[in-house]
Parts: sequence; C-alpha cells; structure tokens
Amino acid sequence: MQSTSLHSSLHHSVLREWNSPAQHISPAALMLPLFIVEDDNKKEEISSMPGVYRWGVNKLLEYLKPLVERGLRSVLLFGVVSSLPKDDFGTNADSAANPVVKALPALTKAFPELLIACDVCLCPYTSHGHCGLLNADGTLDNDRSIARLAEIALAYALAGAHIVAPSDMMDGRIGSIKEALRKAKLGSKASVLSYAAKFCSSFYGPFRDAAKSAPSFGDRKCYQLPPGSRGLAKRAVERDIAEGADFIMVKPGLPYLDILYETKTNFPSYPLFVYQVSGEPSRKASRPLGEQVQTAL
Ligand SMILES: NCc1[nH]cc(CCC(=O)O)c1CC(=O)O
Repeated sequence: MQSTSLHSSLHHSVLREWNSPAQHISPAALMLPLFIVEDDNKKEEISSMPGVYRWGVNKLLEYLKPLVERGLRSVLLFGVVSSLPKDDFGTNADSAANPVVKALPALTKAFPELLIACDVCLCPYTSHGHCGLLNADGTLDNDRSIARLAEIALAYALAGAHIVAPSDMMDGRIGSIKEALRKAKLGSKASVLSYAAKFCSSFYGPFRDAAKSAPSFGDRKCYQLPPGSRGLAKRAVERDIAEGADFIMVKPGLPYLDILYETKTNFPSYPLFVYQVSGEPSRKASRPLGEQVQTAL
C-alpha cells in the first residue's frame, strides 16, 4: 500500500506557499478558526471568549467577506451543535444536517480561493463528549474510533474541505484517514493536517465551551499527552509523519518550544503549524508567545 504522498500537499496555492521558503510573514501564515452553528442566521457570543462568535452560515459569509478582501487566505472550521442529538456514535459529526457539512459548499462557492480546513473530532457530537468511541467500561475503542474518524474526514473532504485536521490524538488515525481518502480518489485533493503533539490541558476550557465539547465524565488524559512529556510528544510527531500526515500542528503546552525546536530540527521538510484561538484574553498572551516561537525557529 502506498503510505505517503506529495500531491496532497500541492493542490492549493496556499498549500504551495506553506511549502515554499518563508521569507516574510504573510497572511497565508494565519489561519482563522471559525465555530459554525446549526441555525444559518445566528451570531452567538461565546461567553468564555469575549469578541469571538459562533456563526450560522449566512452570517458567516457576511463576516468573512471583508476579511477575505483584506487578504485572509485560510480558515479552520469547528462544528457546534445544540439542537441536533448527540449519541455514542457521534452520528451528527457527518450527517447532512451537520453545520460544517452544510457550510462547506456555501463557503467554497462564495470564496473559491480560500483554503478551508475542518477539525475532525467526535467530542462535539458524542453524548459523552470524548474524542473517540468508547467500550462498555468507558475506555476508548481505538479501532472503531479511527474507522469512524476516517468516515467523518471523508465526508468533509467530499463536501469540499481542502484539509482535514484530526484533533483526537488516537493511534493510527492518520493512516486510516489517508486510506479512506485514497479509496475515494481524494488522495491528492485533500491534505491531512495532524494535531501531532497535543498536551492534556485545562487551557482548552474556553475552546470546549465554544465548541460545546467538554467531556461529561473523566478527562482526556488517556489520549492527549501529559504536559511535559517530551518523549511521547516526539513519538507522536514521528508516528503521524510515518503514517503520511501532510502538515504537522504542534499545540501549545509546557514543553512546546522544545517540541517545536526538535520537530523543526528532526523533520526540516515538514511545514509546522502553531494554532491558537484568538480573542481578547489570548490576544494578550499570544504576543510574548509569538516572540518566543520566532526565537525557537
Ligand atoms: N478535540 C477537539 C479539539 N480540537 C481542537 C482542540 C484544541 C483547541 C484549542 O487550541 O484551544 C480541541 C480541544 C480538545 O481536545 O478538547
């Protein structure tokens, strides 16, 4: 079986820019996270992130128009459901009623040059709020989880996503998603952006409020990495690269700068991503972080 591919990193002008020598910081270096709700005409304030909103697709198009005109090149979509039922299987992650599945055709039509990535995860759609399917005893069923994540990723790619971004941290998800895309003849048309090293953290609190995706019991310690675990983080990056990830995202966490530095050193050919939800509180925090990242790279 073919295990890696280059064409899936080349099918969009922004992807080609990400893979070109970065001589200056341009708008292509920024990716705007967007939370999308079921009600097409809604604009909903997120209480934990003042100044950041959840959007229905009609309102979203209005919000994005001036930003795209000013140079925005890429977005990352998160679906948020409140009326659609959540269940053990995360049925509404890829149903026709899913806000992301519905928004994709409208976005690609309105902004044909915009690069669109979709977060792929089960936590916003499962009744228990965990990022995978569970066994009867509450532990993760990895094999069933990665098969389900591959179905969801494929649904988003079929609806028009240029990038699928699995954020769950399950073993084997990159390979399983790549295989599903290849089988559907989308192997060279959709990229996989791996959340490769992601640390278990209560700093995701505001995000989980925004995405309505907090676990209803327990925590994510058995699938996200222990903060400070440099060895596991490095292995997570290696694992996802070996399975054919096109791009690597390294999440902020305690050993963040070390991991960035080591990933950059050990995998100089991979474009790296750092992503933070912005808004009033984190805008302050991200300035020193940005400076640190520049120093680290
Ligand atoms: N699995 C969902 C998901 N997708 C991206 C993030 C992180 C968002 C952030 O950077 O704040 C999370 C949160 C989590 O794992 O609970």
